[in-house]
Amino acid sequence: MVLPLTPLVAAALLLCLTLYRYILHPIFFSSLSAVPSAHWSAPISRLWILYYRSREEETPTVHAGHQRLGPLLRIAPNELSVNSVDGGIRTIYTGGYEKGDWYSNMFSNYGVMPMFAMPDHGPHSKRKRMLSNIYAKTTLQNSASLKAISKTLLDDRLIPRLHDIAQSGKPVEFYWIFAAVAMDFVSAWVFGLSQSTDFIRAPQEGDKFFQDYKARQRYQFWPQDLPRLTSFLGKVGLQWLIIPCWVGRANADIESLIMQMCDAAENLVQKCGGQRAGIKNGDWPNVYAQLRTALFKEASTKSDTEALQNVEDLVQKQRLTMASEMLDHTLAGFDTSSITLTFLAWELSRPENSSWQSRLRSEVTALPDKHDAKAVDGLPLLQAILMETLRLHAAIPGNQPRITPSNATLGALSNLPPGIRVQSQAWSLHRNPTVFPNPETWNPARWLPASYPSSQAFEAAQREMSRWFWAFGSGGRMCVGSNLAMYDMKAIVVAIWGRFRTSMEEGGGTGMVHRGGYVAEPVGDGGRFLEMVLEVL
Ligand code: HEM
Repeated sequence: MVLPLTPLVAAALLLCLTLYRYILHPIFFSSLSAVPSAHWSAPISRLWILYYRSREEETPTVHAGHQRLGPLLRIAPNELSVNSVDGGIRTIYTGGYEKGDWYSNMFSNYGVMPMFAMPDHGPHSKRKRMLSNIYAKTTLQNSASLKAISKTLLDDRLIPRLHDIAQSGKPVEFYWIFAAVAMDFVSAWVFGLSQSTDFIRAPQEGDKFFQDYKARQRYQFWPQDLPRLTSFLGKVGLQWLIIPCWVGRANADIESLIMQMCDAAENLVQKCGGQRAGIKNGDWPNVYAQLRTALFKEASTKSDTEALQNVEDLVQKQRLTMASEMLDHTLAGFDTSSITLTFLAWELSRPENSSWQSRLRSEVTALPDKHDAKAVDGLPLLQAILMETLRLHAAIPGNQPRITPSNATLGALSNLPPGIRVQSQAWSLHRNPTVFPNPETWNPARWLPASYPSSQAFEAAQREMSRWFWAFGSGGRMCVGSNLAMYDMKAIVVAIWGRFRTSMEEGGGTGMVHRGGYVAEPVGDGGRFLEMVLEVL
């Protein structure tokens, strides 16, 4: 039998082209070919990295790859992980490399993108300029409103609850307590104390919210990393195969809670005609009002036809925009701080770190005024303990992906094509042994001058450590709330360790590790997070 020649040649040609396109080119000829592969399949398939991403194990897996193969790693055909400052985070995060849809696929609330999710530089920086000032260190430290919030939350709500716990003499789960106080803090700054959550005094409401939040976090892999599959399954009514239906309900409940706080803040602002005079200290919705004013200013300078006449029109039109931004700040702010505080409490309460706890106690109890924000901020040991915790236990230790522009150069790699996903992770940057000797050891001394032979040696070490310190990211997309986070975490540490001694039960918390995804939730023995015992001083 004679086979027809043309279809055979066409099939062979197609096979060769496919082989070249999907196997030979990515392995041998692509501009990423020179980069060591974290796994043999990485140049030809995303399956390897998707497997670890889906299990929230990407961070330690990629870190192990960097330890074996160096600072530049290929983790998928078009994905690189970079673990260096020069030719690494300095290039990627200071401009030109945009965020891509990994963020917007997941972090669009009410169907509207907050600045965190905005892929493009222009709209993002416009929004960031509207908000940066309300989170500036000087704004926070000089704010009578934040001082009032801090006093109410800590002295009137948290400390009485902790006294009850201390009296019981029983170990108590602290991740939820830190989550409650961090949430109350952030939401009070964003919406005002009377409009915010009160989870310290209403733990059941807090628990419901935290469970909802965890549900959202646990399933974010699907919309973020496999958006087309997720959306297809949604269209044919089969999304429940990968994301249980209650996750959608949990998301809706979170959105509804934040919307209620937005509405309450709006009512207050309208009632007082937009003027904060006469409003009780602590009740002013600082962030909400700032964004409202800035959006109105922007809208009222548009051309006549589009210009808004009054701010109420704006609120009608931009209600979801404002709520989406506020939701993002509240969620971004509470879990990160509570994760950091949980690890800080764990480290301080371990028997081998008891001398650090006593030294901190001496520093804190000597403070004349525990609510003097500048004095608290200036405590050297507290600063060292917090920096070391943020280094070893960064709350966002995982990948922060960005997309290459055309003709990008990254260290020794030049002429990179556009659309390559490049990412760095704080976990690995913070474990560079030449910058942080014995990187796996929690050692606040590395941030203190007494540990160095001279002031020059101390300053040189601090400079190098700051270049590699990445707990809050860097560049234009760096955390907008880092000063608020430092403020609230320091205030909480002073409130607790100025009044209580903390310890763990025999063997308690020995298994505290990080979940290895984008956000690093603490995972304790038997899923119990951190159980701690309090003793009044
Ligand atoms: C220990 C506490 C905190 C840590 C470790 C932390 C860490 C980070 C990191 C690493 C990023 C960059 C993420 C990325 O690009 O993928 C980020 C961004 C952001 N954070 Fe934080 N954060 C903390 C607290 C807060 C607080 C208290 C707020 C607000 C109240 C906040 C609001 C935000 C926002 C809005 C962004 C996006 C900024 C932008 O797109 O320009 N964070 N944070």
